[in-house]
Amino acid sequence: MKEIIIATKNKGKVNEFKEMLNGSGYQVTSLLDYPDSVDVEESGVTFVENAILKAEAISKHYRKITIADDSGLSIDYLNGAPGVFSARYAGEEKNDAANLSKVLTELKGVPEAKRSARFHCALAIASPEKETFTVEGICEGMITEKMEGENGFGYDPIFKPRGREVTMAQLPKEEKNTISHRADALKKLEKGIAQYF
Ligand SMILES: O=c1[nH]c(=O)c2ncn([C@@H]3O[C@H](COP(=O)(O)OP(=O)(O)OP(=O)(O)O)[C@@H](O)[C@H]3O)c2[nH]1
Ligand SMILES: [Mg+2]
Repeated sequence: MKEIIIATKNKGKVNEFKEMLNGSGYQVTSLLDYPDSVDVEESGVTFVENAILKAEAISKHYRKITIADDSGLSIDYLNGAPGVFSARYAGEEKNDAANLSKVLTELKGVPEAKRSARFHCALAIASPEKETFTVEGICEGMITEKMEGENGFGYDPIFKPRGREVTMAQLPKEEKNTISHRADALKKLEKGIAQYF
């Protein structure tokens, strides 16, 4: 089977890519299968720049077709923060619980009408032979006042997608994988994957 490396060690992302690409005919691996892989510095100022950095570094290193995901949450009341710093918002150790507590504290007392936010996902596909291609996906919603739900990862327990009455973490995974920023981006990328092989 044709292998695609997803250039991430984030288990939440890996699970979602495996589910969304299930039946696509590609063998989906990740950096969890390549534990001694290089750590790529996310020095870009946009999601797209960071996705390109990660995809190109890993595809060059393993000489394999690679997709990287750079994603995060942008909150209007916080002028777009945490944005590209979403994973490390509360510190270098990338602690999901600490990150979302920080957001809840910063939005304490802020009325519902001012709690709008969106998830972004940039995907870059890279190969040693071809030019890198990128797409972006978005999921609009708002920040809740407390954590609810056990599914998903990251900020999902405090993010209510537009048109839903529950948080992303309360939705079944199949539903998240239909409406998420990652699903939106992958739909735009999917048809283009074949030409990399
Ligand atoms: O609730 C969430 N649902 C999602 O669907 C989602 N997607 C991204 N995020 C958040 O944004 C950071 C990305 O940062 P990020 O793209 O640098 O990833 P990462 O550092 O975890 O792994 P890597 O892919 O870089 O190896 C992650 O840590 C999460 O906090 C999400 N939160
Ligand atoms: Mg990262």
